[in-house]
Amino acid sequence: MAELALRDYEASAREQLSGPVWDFLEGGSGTESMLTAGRDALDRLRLRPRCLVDVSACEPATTLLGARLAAPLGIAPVAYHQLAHPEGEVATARAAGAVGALFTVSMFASRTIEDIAAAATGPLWLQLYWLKRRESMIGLIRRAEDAGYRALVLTVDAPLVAHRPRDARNGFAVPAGIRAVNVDSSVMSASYEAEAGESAIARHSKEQFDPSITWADLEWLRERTSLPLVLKGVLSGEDAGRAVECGIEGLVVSNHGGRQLDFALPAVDALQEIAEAAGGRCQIVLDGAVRHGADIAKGLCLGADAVLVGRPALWGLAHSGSDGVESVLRTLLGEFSEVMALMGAPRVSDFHRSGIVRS
Ligand SMILES: Cc1cc2nc3c(=O)[nH]c(=O)nc-3n(C[C@H](O)[C@H](O)[C@H](O)COP(=O)(O)O)c2cc1C
Ligand SMILES: CCCCC(=O)C(=O)O
Repeated sequence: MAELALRDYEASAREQLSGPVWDFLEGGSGTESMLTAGRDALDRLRLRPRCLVDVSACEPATTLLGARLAAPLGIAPVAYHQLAHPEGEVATARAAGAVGALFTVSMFASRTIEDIAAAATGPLWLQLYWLKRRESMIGLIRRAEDAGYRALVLTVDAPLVAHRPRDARNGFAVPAGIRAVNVDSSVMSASYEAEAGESAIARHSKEQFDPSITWADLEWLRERTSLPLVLKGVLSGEDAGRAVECGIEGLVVSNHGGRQLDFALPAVDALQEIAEAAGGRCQIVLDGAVRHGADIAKGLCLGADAVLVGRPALWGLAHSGSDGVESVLRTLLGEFSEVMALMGAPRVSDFHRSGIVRS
């Protein structure tokens, strides 16, 4: 089979998925201003190589929260992988394991976290939204601990799901047969249907998310798990400093792929400030519009320990299940290996601020 680029997977997914599912996957919030802004921000960054470095043996492997990865690369939490393929997250986990990438499983996964863990050969993190019913959240955390998940990722940029015009227009409902099987069915009640111009996704958050939580509540969570805690959706140095003071082990610098606060700054533009505020006291992960191996290098130069891809994994899944996800990840990994050689940066620790210029 001819080598496919990520945009070929995107085009294929667009053909295969129904209009409303495609819009849910691809769409953004509000004016959708951020769908291009995130990519533009990465494109404005230019790499500055060093020469005459021995790059005969580049080593993209790294460690993230104690887990060995083949490269500083992982999959961001994305709800309902079965929208893209019947095997859903189980196929994604198999692919991530084959490549040695991290897989962050969404709280709104469509396969059980135990089935996903059984298929995984690489590290898994579990993403959580803070539910009004705290006991449901704790039940899930216990299961994640038992199933061998390595960290909990609390998403903090979504006290509510933002207005997403495509989903509202389509009256997006979660198709029958695809369910958030890890969330108590009593909690999910009937919110798989759209209602009064509100998508099912917006209803999930309105009915279940607790928008009142603050920094003070993190202590409550900390006392209930031995797993490292990661906050996802941090965009300011002040919040990064606060997180470190609270003993948080990792941050995902993210604007939720342009799906939450409209006109939020691109994650990559917040990265350096956040990495400096964290000062090496917690791990830093970047997501949003990562589409090339060079984007991994850009993230590392600005202080990230790893980067995640969201939509591209689902494009691969829609194209050809586990094989498609694996191929998307291998493409990024291959590109990153080439960038390492051409940057004169044979190890992940060789990427520094001086390796990047804003044009
Ligand atoms: C369809 C879809 C569903 C998502 N679901 C979740 C989720 O359940 N939890 C979460 O924290 N982030 C979720 N995100 C945000 C991603 O984790 C990530 O921040 C974003 O997709 C990264 O940008 P990218 O898609 O451009 O790579 C979702 C994103 C998409 C596109
Ligand atoms: C309630 C599920 C939210 C999924 C999500 O975070 C997204 O669609 O961006």
